[in-house]
Amino acid sequence: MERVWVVIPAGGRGQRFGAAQAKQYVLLRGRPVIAHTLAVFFREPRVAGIQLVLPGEDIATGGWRELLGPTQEPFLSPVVGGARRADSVRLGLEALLRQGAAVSDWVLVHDAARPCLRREDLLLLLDSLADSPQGALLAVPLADTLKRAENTHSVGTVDREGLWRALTPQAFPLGALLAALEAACEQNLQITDEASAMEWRGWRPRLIHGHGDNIKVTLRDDLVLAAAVLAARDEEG
Ligand SMILES: Nc1ccn([C@@H]2O[C@H](COP(=O)(O)OP(=O)(O)OP(=O)(O)O)[C@@H](O)[C@H]2O)c(=O)n1
Ligand SMILES: C[C@](O)(CO)[C@H](O)COP(=O)(O)O
Repeated sequence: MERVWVVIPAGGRGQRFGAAQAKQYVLLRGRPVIAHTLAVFFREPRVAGIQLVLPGEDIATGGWRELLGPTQEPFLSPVVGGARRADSVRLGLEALLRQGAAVSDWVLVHDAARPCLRREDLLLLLDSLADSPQGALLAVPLADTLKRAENTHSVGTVDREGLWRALTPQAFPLGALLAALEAACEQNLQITDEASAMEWRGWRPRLIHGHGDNIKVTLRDDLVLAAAVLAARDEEG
């Protein structure tokens, strides 16, 4: 029986966010962004282990220990990330293999910078795996009218039919994902998510319709949005 592992790439610096500290450590409703991100996985019994991928200096200081849940159980020793997100994920997958995961196991890759993943969406993705031999990812269909720009002038409207916004987690068999990322990194391809590496290898991952409030904290305004999303959820109970 395949197990399910989680890799949390948190090795970025958050250039676009532009804070003194990496955005995954910025406080969101009193706790670091990444603490919110991890919480949903702590509560999921189908998760065999969580592999954090961190900036090197963070591992040295040991500050990541404060992110642990009540038991340290699902945590594996964190590893240092790489220059690009794809490198960090690759390093996380290699660490999982060293720590007992099998190539046939499933791995869910979820951005540290996405603190608003709903438990129901995580369960939807996990439930879909049995019928997703080519992998699966949370995504939402595009809802806005899209413009093509030339020098900040609109020169056309792009047909949005069939266009989706890729979210995370993205789920693939560990061995196949690692091979795809290794090959893609080797060729210096622009790989922004796991699905793009797998598509390049001819896979057709399933799009699982998630909620658009699973936002990534990329710019400063996103932190305000994330706080509002979490506050509304608290109010709903
Ligand atoms: N070399 C990298 C780059 C990114 N990430 C992680 O991948 C996720 C999504 O990436 P992104 O939003 O692009 O984060 P940053 O690279 O930190 O942001 P920026 O591109 O603005 O610098 C984040 O959790 C980030 O920490 C990573 O682990 N290793
Ligand atoms: C995986 C991802 O979150 C897909 O939306 C990815 O991190 C996006 O990276 P981007 O460069 O911020 O689009």
